[in-house]
Amino acid sequence: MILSESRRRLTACKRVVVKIGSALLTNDGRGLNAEGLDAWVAQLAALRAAGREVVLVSSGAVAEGMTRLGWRERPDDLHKLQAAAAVGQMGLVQAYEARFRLHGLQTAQILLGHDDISARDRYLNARSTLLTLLDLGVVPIVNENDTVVTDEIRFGDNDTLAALVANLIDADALVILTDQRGLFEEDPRANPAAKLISEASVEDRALDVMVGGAAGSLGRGGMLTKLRAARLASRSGANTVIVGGREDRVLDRVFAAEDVGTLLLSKEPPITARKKWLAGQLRLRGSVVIDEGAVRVLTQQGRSLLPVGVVAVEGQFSRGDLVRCVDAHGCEVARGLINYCADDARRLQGVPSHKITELLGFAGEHELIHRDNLVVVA
Ligand SMILES: Nc1ncnc2c1ncn2[C@@H]1O[C@H](COP(=O)(O)OP(=O)(O)O)[C@@H](O)[C@H]1O
Ligand SMILES: N[C@@H](CCC(=O)OP(=O)(O)O)C(=O)O
Repeated sequence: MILSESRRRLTACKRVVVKIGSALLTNDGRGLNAEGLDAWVAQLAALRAAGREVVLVSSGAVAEGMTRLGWRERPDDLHKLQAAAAVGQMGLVQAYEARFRLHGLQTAQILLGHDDISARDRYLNARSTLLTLLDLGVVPIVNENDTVVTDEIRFGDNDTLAALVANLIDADALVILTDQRGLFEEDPRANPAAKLISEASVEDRALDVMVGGAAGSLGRGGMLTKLRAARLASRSGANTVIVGGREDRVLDRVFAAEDVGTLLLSKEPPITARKKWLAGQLRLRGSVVIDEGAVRVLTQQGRSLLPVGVVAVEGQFSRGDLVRCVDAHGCEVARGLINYCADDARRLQGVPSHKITELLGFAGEHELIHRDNLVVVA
């Protein structure tokens, strides 16, 4: 079999986000799709066993809640939807936990809202927790925190949430499992003869006219939000595959670079995209002046910045803000998201990490800027 060059990139993906939509998960509204869940969990476990880190973004709470409550029609009332989500989320996590356990894997529930991703300090916490879970070999299962979000700030569809999670953890790929085989030139519900698109650049404006069709009765977004999600994911360099979740061994085939679903390619390689994203995402709030040793470990060994390597702190900033790391001559060496506010950073400068708790009176991170949140300036 001849693999396309761009598909081949998928075989090398180390960290992936997989999103399963409501339409698929709930068997078109008839309760959770138990057979589907068996198959997806087995495939997700196989991805982990093959050394890939996996975060699952799963919809289905509202739909499962409606089934449990015996409701046939999706209510319009926000509080009823939130109540259904609260009931259904229980079923969802139970269903996943039981299945992952059969494969010897632990799961964790992560419910996120808009603020958790847009507020800098929460962003860092969400990121650190997700990365820690991945390090521990746990499979995080993410959904929107439906019970507390209000209409104005909700993501609404999990495509957007999955893309933001891909940005958050620097995923290499986002796989969106849905009820169609991928992105078609027209909505296949309206035109069953429509052609499946195998591969396109996320930037391709011709795609915009193809995604006009509405979502199914259970899903929220349709293809429009999936295309937008692919564009969001590409900001940090992730490629997106939109593919039919009912296809046989679909995840195995995606990562074996088989021609399944639609591959939407990020314009730039991950490193360049991530640098631009970090640089463009936020305003610089201050600087830390670092000594020669710190310059060396940051630039040559890809290590984190520890307080001991800092000789001065400039500006006023909060935890999670973007700051510049400069050498003794004022030349920028790196920039990154700092774990301490400016006052605390000043107190910590030159101090070995084991003294942090004693000095600040609380147990904070060992690093001033963790290497995962640091971009070395070439
Ligand atoms: N160009 C297109 N190609 C494929 N599906 C499309 C297209 N335009 C609209 N759709 C619709 O999008 C639906 C999938 O979106 P949605 O119902 O939100 O699913 P999910 O719950 O998986 O997010 C499909 O069932 C399909 O009818
Ligand atoms: N958070 C919601 C998901 C919203 C939704 O339906 O999303 P999607 O299936 O991606 O269109 C739930 O769990 O019901």
